[in-house]
Amino acid sequence: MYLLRCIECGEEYETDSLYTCTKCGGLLEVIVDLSNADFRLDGNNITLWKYRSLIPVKTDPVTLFEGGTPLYSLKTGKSSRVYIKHEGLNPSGSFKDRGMTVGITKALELKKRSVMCASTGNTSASMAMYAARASLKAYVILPSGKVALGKLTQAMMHGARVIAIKGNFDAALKIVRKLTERNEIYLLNSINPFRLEGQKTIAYEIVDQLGYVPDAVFVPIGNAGNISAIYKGFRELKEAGYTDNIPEMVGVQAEGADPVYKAFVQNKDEIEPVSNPETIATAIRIGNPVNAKKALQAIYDSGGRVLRVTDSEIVEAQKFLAKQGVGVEPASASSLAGFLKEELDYDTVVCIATGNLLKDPEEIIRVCEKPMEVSANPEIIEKLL
Ligand SMILES: Cc1ncc(COP(=O)(O)O)c(C=O)c1O
Ligand SMILES: N[C@@H](CCOP(=O)(O)O)C(=O)O
Repeated sequence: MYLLRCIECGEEYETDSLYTCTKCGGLLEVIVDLSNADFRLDGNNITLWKYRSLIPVKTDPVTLFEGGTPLYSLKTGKSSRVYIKHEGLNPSGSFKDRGMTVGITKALELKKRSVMCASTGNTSASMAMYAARASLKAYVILPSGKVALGKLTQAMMHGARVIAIKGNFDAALKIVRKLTERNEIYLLNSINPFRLEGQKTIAYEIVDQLGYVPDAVFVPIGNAGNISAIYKGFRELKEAGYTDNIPEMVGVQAEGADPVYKAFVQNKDEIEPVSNPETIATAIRIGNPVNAKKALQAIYDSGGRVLRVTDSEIVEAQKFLAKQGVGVEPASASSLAGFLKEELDYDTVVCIATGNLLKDPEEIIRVCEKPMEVSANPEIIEKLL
């Protein structure tokens, strides 16, 4: 059993059909019955649905075998043990699949025939893929010219109707919220509390894989759902008696899209939206993150912090990871960029790499040395080796 609770006024609802509190407009959180937990954190058979007893679905899930992503150790030259959780190895290439397996299952439970999202790319790629699997119609609204090609092509190929607007992600989300108000089309951005229930399993998996709770978890912040979800996962493990502590949740934002960072340094629990967000990491090019309040709560409650990194620090971290065999898109590298930038004293750190290298080929062409073009002559080529 589970219910929805408003994070602002505490109002509770026994329905699956709400995105926000009807009393005060606040964000909703799913409260699951932790006494139902029936998995062991023994490092075996790790997939998202291993943790089904704490995931609020009533029917068999629509799954493409998401989760169970690798936790790679990383050499950084610092004294901390550093791990990268490579969410780019999910079916559509990002952590969004964890949210979509639950969100699309919920759409079917609610007898919806169509789903919709605003997107900087990954949400749309994932939603389109899972909607196709479930034979649901998918509608995507995105900022024209600002979505990486790998992601756009996924949404197109999986059959979504893609509508590009002259406006940024924040404007697209406003439109989606309006168009889904009447409840015919199911909204699948992270304001949907069920989406975050899938994403919280990142925390479960980290403890399952490591065998203990790390000191800190670094997470890129865009719309601010993932850091909120991961914190909730750690909180539930503690409340259910699996663990004794919660890691510091460290959010990382890009310099040109930093409303959560600014709120944190001013010790506020609300953001001031950034009107023209800009960064090379298009996935986190968001000025008015819808889950900012949840994220700030997670950061303050866990004793964490928010860091800010420049585009060149993001690209450096992306190359640093690539040199150790871990291919990620720019936004994903911001978590490590934050860790590398600061002198922070942790024994064990996990950085979340949120999306795959293949998502944004144009950025790679811009930041890497171009292939050399020569005639097909082995002698000439040998001289270049
Ligand atoms: C690759 C990638 N990293 C990070 C984020 C930010 O996650 P969130 O919006 O949950 O803060 C997103 C999208 O939101 C993303 O696509
Ligand atoms: N980066 C995201 C932005 C939307 O985030 P969501 O988690 O609220 O769906 C994307 O990939 O579109």
